Amino acid sequence: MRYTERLQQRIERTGSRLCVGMDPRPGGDGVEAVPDFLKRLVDETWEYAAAFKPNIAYFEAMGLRGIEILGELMGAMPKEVPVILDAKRSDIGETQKYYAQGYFEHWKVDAVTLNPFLGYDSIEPFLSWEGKGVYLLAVTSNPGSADFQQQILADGRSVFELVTALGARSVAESNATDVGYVVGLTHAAEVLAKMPDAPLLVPGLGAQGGDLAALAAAKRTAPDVINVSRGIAYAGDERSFAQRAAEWAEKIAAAYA
Ligand SMILES: O=C(O)c1cc(=O)[nH]c(=O)n1[C@@H]1O[C@H](COP(=O)(O)O)[C@@H](O)[C@H]1O
Repeated sequence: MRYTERLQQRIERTGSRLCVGMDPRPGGDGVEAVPDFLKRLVDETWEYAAAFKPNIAYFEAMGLRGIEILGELMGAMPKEVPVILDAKRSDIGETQKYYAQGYFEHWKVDAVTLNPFLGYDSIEPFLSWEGKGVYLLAVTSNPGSADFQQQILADGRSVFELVTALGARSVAESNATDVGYVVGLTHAAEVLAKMPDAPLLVPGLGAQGGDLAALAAAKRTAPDVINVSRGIAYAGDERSFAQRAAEWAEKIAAAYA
C-alpha cells in the first residue's frame, strides 16, 4: 500500500489529522526517564494520532543512548500509526542513499522530512521506495523562512514554488515514494493557495502560536497532518497527554470539516 493511502485510511479511521510530535527533553530525572516518558506519550495519544513524528535531533542530543531509545521507540510503535521521522536531511545524492537506507530499511519509518536545498539529485535516492513518503520543506514555521523560502523570483514565483516544482518532477520521474510538503502554520495563509493537492505536514500549532483559520479557509482534501509537539508533551498544565491530544485532534478536525 502507498504511504498516502495508509495515511488517508488512518485519518478516516480515527477522524483525526493530529500528528503527535515526539521531541523528548530530559529533565531533572535524566535520560533514563525518557523511555517511560515516551511510552506514556505513545500509550496515551495513539488513538488520537494520525501519525507520530519523532525529531531525530532530540535523540541525537542524548548521545548513543538516545539512538538506542529511538530504536526502542520505533520497535514499540503501534502498527496502525504511520511514523514520520523528522530528520530534515540534505546532502549529495551518494550520501543521501545511505540516509534513505538507514531511515527506510533500518529504522523502518514510513516517511521522512527532507531539506530540498541541494536539488533534485539529493532527493532522488529517497524516491524509489514503495510504500514510503517524503516531506520536502517548502515554507517552514520559523521567521527565517523569509530569508530564502518566501523570496519572490524574477518570474513572480516564490522560491517555495521551486520546491513544489521539484516535487512534481519527483512524482513524474519516479512515482514510487509519495511526495508531500512541510508548510508552517505560522505562514499558511499566504502559502496554502499555491500548494498542490499533495499531503502536507503542518507544524506550528500550539507553542509556536499558529492559527488553524488559514487551513479551514483553504478547504484542503489531501491527507494533511498537523503536528503538535510541545502542546501535548510539555504543555505544563494539569491535563494528561490523552486529554491534550484529544483536544488538539478535535480542533484540527473542526478546521477540516
Ligand atoms: O518538520 C517539522 O516538523 C518542522 C518544520 C517547521 O517548519 N517547524 C517546526 O517546528 N518543525 C518541527 O516541529 C516541532 C516543533 O513543534 P512544537 O513543539 O509543537 O512547536 C519540532 O520537531 C520542529 O523541528
